[in-house]
Amino acid sequence: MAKKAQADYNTPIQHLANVTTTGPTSFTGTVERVIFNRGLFFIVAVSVEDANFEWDTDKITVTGQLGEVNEGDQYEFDGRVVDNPCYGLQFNSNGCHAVLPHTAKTLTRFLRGRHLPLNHVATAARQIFDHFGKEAVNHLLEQPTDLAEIKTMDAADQQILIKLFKQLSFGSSTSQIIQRLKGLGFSERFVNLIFDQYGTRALQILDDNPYQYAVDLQEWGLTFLMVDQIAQESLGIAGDDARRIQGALLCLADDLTNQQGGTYVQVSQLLQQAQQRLNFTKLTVDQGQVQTQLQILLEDKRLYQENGTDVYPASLYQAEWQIAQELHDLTANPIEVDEDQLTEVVKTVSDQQDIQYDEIQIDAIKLALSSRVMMITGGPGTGKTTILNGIVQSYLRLYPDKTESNVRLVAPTGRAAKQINGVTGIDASTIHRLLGLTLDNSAEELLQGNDLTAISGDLLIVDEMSMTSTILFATLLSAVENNCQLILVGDVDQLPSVGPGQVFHDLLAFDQLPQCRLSHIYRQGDDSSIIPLAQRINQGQVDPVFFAPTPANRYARRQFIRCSSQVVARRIGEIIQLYQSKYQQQLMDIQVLTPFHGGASGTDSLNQYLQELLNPVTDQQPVYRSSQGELRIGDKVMQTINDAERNVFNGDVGIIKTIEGNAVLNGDSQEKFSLKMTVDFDGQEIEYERPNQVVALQLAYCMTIHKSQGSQSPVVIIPLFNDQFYSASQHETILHRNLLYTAVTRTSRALMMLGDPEAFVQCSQSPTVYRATSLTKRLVSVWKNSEAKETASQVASEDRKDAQGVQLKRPGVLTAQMVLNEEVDPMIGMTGIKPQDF
Ligand SMILES: Nc1ncnc2c1ncn2[C@@H]1O[C@H](COP(=O)(O)OP(=O)(O)OP(=O)(O)O)[C@@H](O)[C@H]1O
Repeated sequence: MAKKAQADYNTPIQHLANVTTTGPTSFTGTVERVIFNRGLFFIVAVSVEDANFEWDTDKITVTGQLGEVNEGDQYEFDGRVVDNPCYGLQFNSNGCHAVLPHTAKTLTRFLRGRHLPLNHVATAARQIFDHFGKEAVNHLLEQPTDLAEIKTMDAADQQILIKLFKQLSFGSSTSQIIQRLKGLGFSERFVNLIFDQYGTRALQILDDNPYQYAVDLQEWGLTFLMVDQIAQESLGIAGDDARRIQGALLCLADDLTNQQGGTYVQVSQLLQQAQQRLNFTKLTVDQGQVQTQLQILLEDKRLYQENGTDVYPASLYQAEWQIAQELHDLTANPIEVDEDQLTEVVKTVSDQQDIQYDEIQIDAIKLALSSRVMMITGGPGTGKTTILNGIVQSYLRLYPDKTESNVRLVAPTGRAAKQINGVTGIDASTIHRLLGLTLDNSAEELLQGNDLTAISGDLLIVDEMSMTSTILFATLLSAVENNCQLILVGDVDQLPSVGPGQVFHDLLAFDQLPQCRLSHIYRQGDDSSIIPLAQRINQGQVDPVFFAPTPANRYARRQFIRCSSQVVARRIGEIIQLYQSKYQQQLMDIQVLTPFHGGASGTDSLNQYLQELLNPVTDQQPVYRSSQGELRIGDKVMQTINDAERNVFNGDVGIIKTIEGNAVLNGDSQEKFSLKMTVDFDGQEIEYERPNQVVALQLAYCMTIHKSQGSQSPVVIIPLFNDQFYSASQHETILHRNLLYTAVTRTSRALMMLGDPEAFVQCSQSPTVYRATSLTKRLVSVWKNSEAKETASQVASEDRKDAQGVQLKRPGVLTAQMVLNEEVDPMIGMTGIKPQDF
């Protein structure tokens, strides 16, 4: 290291030509200022005190995962000097540790530097070294409370110092953790993730069972295979170690339920795939060993097995029981409403809203207001929103002391919440926000639900219920108190939730829960041909005549264009341009929907083509380029991460309004980092100022049908081809009736379909494959158990009358916990009932 850095630490150091990066080295210095900190990552300005490389200014900027650093403290930094193309020479540190005072004098200086409200600094420092000797500081880092042994110390000073040593001890263990994890090969992101999850227990967990990392964190990307490589290569864990086999089984049970969408998997598949995963590089584990460990996991209730074949991850097993039990508890607290008053209220609302409800609608409103839990399902235009408005207005009339703030309207996604707020005018939020959760909460954290915001005494309406997963619904119910009324609204024929489960479908299959199915289509007018098409798709009654070539198609707002996948991008581009020029349709109002990301009609290639066609790059306009591709002013983009703070949610679609700053590549190949981008989301402008914010944006000329759930667009364009059915695995999981139904029902005005007519017919004729779940079975079981208990209670009370003086055991109330504890048989009352009966 020969050259000198010119600027001080506050301004970026100028780039110096021909300066090479040093090898690993270290230096000691005092942190003067924390310039930036996020999680464990810091950028700090340090005054250099003792460097073992040549450095002729007294300051240096240090970056890296440092863990805990405090301004004013002295540290030894390990790392290397790097020549950052933007900021010049810096020290890239892979860890640091505090330089601790070894004498009373240096401890005094150290304490003074922290500006603590100590009464007698020098005296306290001397007393510490007199009492504990040379290793005083090291000792107190391990046992901060031993300071209380010094009886002569000022009591107030003693408390302040105990607190300080606790903090310092945390800081030093943080840097040890970071260094060890990094040394093992965990990336910075995973080090952060591990530290967030376990804090200072991270190394203890690593030493006890490294596979726990994958079990807890695989949903954030830390997979079994990543941990396994480190565990085997660096921690010496044997291939047939029980922790390894159990880790593989637990991770796989989660993976498979997530992939397949069910709440359980087949034991044969679990065993076979676990063995494959464990013998990935060499044969080390046989089937018998895997079976033995599965048995242990079942005994420890980390997995559950039923029918000899179905294996459930504990979180999903418990969530299903919890849903059944909570719903049972809710319904056990009936609502008393005067029938005549109810009829009167509904009539008043009908007059007030100037709408003539039909009989089914009146019954639905009345049923909703007289039930603790009630469900409404129906296709597009069948009056769900109309009824929902009727319920809310009637509720407010029925209970004059309630206001709109007692009506909670929620949806599983931010986008769906916005949509329902738009049509009802009632404030709507996501379920997560209502419960005070973040999307970072894992399934276990959600189920533990310690810090949930309780919902009491309100009318709670969940819209787009088909998108609600098992875990999320169980979490919601655990926050709902028994004096609430719960109304679940949705279209059960749409795609189920992204996460495991098909809650709405399973609840509707249980006829003891009040429910209303709407089938009469009220929406009339230009789009009337689209809703009947959706209905026929749903019934599998679509034939090729529905997809006759354009001239023969008599529906103005529904067109089919036969084309090959080679020209589909061009055709779609022409259609969009036609809608824009002839019908003055905005880009935001035209949405292309496709089943997959890949392939000629997948989102990736269509987005690229449509960007080039509809928003070509010009010399004057700046663009933002990253490894994901290019973003330009005027591009239609989608936010892919929830950001509740800035009120922008996964699935929100907007248009890029401005791109400014040095990040812009304007024909200039030099890479720069500062950036400012503004995106207009339906009138709300959101700024993006960092590359890690922009990463959340994707082109959205085209999106997957799954992603479009919970939203509508005036013009929807759907390409579908025969060759998409060739890939058996994708077909099995995706190309079914409910996919096409969901796509078609996303339009509010016009529908354009392109491709092979047979592909549309085949998709419609492939019946929806329901997921492997047990919620309906749980509901039947909980209700039956409760009936059995009630009967037992009645018999017991009769007996009691007959046998005076005999003490009878009070019948208990069945809880999910009792089933989980195996205090009662979950199959009680289920004799002779088959899955088909649901
Ligand atoms: N009883 C009724 N009499 C007249 N019009 C009705 C009646 N019920 C509903 N409508 C009308 O039918 C149309 C569709 O109703 P609504 O929007 O409530 O259906 P929806 O099921 O919520 O549809 P989507 O799921 O597509 O949003 C609306 O214009 C509504 O005003």
